[in-house]
Amino acid sequence: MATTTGVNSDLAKERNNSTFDVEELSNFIYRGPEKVKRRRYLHNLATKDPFFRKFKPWAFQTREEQYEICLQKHLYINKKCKELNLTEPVDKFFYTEAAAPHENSPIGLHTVMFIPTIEKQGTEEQKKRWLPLAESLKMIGTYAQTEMGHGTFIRGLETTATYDPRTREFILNSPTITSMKYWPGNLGKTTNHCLVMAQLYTQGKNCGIHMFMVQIRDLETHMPLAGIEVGDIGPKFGYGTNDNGFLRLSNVRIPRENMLMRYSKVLEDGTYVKPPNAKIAYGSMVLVRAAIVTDAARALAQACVISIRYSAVRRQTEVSPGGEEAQIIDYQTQQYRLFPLLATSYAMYFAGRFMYDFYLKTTAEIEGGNLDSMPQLHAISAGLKAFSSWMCSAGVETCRLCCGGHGYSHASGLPKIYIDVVPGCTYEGENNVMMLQVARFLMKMYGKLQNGEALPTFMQYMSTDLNKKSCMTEEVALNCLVMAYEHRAARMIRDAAASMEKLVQSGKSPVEAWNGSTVMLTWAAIAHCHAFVTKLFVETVVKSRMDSKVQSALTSLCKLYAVHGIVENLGGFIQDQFFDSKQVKILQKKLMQLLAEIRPNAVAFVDAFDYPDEVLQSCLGRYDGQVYQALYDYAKSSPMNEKEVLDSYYKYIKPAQNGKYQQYSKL
Ligand SMILES: CCCCCCCCCCCCCCCCCCCCCCCCCC(=O)SCCNC(=O)CCNC(=O)[C@H](O)C(C)(C)COP(=O)(O)OP(=O)(O)OC[C@H]1O[C@@H](n2cnc3c(N)ncnc32)[C@H](O)[C@@H]1OP(=O)(O)O
Ligand SMILES: Cc1cc2nc3c(=O)[nH]c(=O)nc-3n(C[C@H](O)[C@H](O)[C@H](O)COP(=O)(O)OP(=O)(O)OC[C@H]3O[C@@H](n4cnc5c(N)ncnc54)[C@H](O)[C@@H]3O)c2cc1C
Repeated sequence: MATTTGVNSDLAKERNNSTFDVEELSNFIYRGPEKVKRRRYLHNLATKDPFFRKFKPWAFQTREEQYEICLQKHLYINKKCKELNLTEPVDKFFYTEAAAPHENSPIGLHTVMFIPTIEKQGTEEQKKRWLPLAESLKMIGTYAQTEMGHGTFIRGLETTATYDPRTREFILNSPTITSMKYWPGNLGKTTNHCLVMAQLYTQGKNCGIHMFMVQIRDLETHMPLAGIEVGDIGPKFGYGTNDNGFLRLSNVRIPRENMLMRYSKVLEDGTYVKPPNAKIAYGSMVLVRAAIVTDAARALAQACVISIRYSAVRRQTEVSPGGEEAQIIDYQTQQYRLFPLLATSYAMYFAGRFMYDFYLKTTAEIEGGNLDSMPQLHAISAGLKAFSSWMCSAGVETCRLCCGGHGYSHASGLPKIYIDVVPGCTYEGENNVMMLQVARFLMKMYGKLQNGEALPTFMQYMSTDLNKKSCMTEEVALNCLVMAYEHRAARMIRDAAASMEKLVQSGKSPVEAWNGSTVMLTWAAIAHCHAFVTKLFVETVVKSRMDSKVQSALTSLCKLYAVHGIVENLGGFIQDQFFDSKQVKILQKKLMQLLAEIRPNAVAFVDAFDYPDEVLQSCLGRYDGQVYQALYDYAKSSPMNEKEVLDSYYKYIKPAQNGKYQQYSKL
């Protein structure tokens, strides 16, 4: 029988049985005890602040309330960050994730894209002019790139910015219905400015897409300015807190100084000055792609906390007649669905950590004028963004399904996490399109390999001998696992290149050959990302300094990640007999062993993520495991239960019971 106070006894037992100290693992995940302390301090500041607790729960809010409440929270977060002098992005991230968990900010684009774009693409003069206004929220902006007709193919955007040398102004227009800006976050009702991506025309020539600062609303009345039609695009799959918007521009004039001119320029007479690399204008997308990796990892980690704690508490079905019902975490099928996701959440956290460091290092180089690493940064950020958002979104949904019926309720907290993470597969570059960008990079690397040119370190695996067979033995060594992933990726890259070559030889143009090979190219890109993430996980557990018990447990988890990935994608690993059937059996057996090995540590692994209940907002994922009382309280708090008998009973049910349906005939 489940108790209703204190920590649920099953969960308490789980915590006693783990083989390592949870605090040591938290220290490792968050890069040291000081950082864990800091993170807890920031979480506490938010969770203990009565301001955030005064609102009704998100799932009980109407769309308009979701927007309004979330806006209040984020303006308060903004104020508190200033008061508390939280200037580091990591500090703001932790404070915000606890203050408004998975509630997408109505001023989020202002912080995540508008300000960074000014910082990175603006001249010193523009930064001086706009940044103080943006910091004080006098100017609230967004990143308005996507149009109704084009999100992916940004060179095909239709919005025009035509330079008029007589007045030294740009004239902005949305010439067609499809050219209307559509989707930008916060655009509909919140922002008074936006950075508009538009085709630049000067001296009668099209110079490609560039960014322009456009004021769209009056700073006092907030009414749209002349030539501006703007509004909210309506309800979506999620993101109810966010006023994604539409925008139509009709002969809107802005001064020449409103084009972001750090790299490209239009001189007073209309002369166009090219940037050192045209793709430098895509920098803000790269920043957000890099951030999405950690964001996706966090979503899956939280879903794992909820579903694994719940699986330890939930009992269902007598295993032997008349015996005790088993904890559902003891069913091998439950373990098979959840533990690889637990491993994936760690893999993605480490990938997110890597991505963040790599982004900072490479952008510092770019700022210093060295653009050599831009293609690598683009390929890695596009690949990890797509791979992580795919894996984590699908993983969150599996976690939800693993919670049975209660997973379908908002009480579980899981639907909210899902609808927050899944647009990451679409925004900032649709995932298939991002994988094709990775593939384009891989084909270039393959060309270099063929020409005997040097490859960057992370691509050197491509020169592996594809006739070699796996070194896998009963021990299932980590290095053999990494080699398997690299072998598969190298072969798929070669196969995709061969497919294109064959099509060209048959008389197709390079473009047709590319289009005829995009499925194989995508397979290659995914295999490459899988190998990259696996290797990173392995290197993290093998090379980092950490407590030995933590290292041993994390090594099992890492092995599970790698073995599970092979077993689930077996075709790609045995296509060229890299593994023989004996080795396949070894891997399958190892997978089952690893599930059993991880079982005693499952709860400890999720506890180590150290998410307070206030952040999880889940009746099922509570630290104390008192899920049933929480579900009951949740149900009772539903606004549907405020009245014992609803008005609809008198209006509709009662008349229907009496055979009266007049109210319908009125329509
Ligand atoms: C443990 C950890 C602790 C934790 C700690 C925590 C720390 C935390 C830290 C703090 C973090 C904060 C967290 C906050 C969370 C936030 C997350 C969520 C935010 C939500 C906001 C949501 C906002 C959503 C906003 C939006 O959605 S905004 C709109 C986004 N829209 C798109 O993304 C369009 C996609 N489309 C394209 O990007 C292009 O269209 C296209 C396909 C590339 C073709 O581009 P095209 O110009 O046609 O080029 P190609 O011809 O294909 O290629 C020509 C040549 O250019 C090359 N090249 C293309 N690109 C690039 C590029 N970049 N760079 C370099 N090169 C490039 C290509 O490689 C090729 O090279 P080559 O092969 O010739 O050498
Ligand atoms: C919640 C949310 C927030 C957003 N916020 C912003 C924002 O703040 N600012 C902004 O500017 N935009 C924003 N967007 C828009 C977003 O960036 C685009 O939706 C995204 O880039 C995808 O473009 P699309 O919608 O045109 O999809 P499409 O390109 O039309 O994709 C449809 C399908 O076509 C396929 N496809 C398209 N091109 C190719 C190709 N070349 N090769 C193979 N397949 C292809 C795709 O894979 C996909 O399956 C947001 C979107 C969402 C959902």
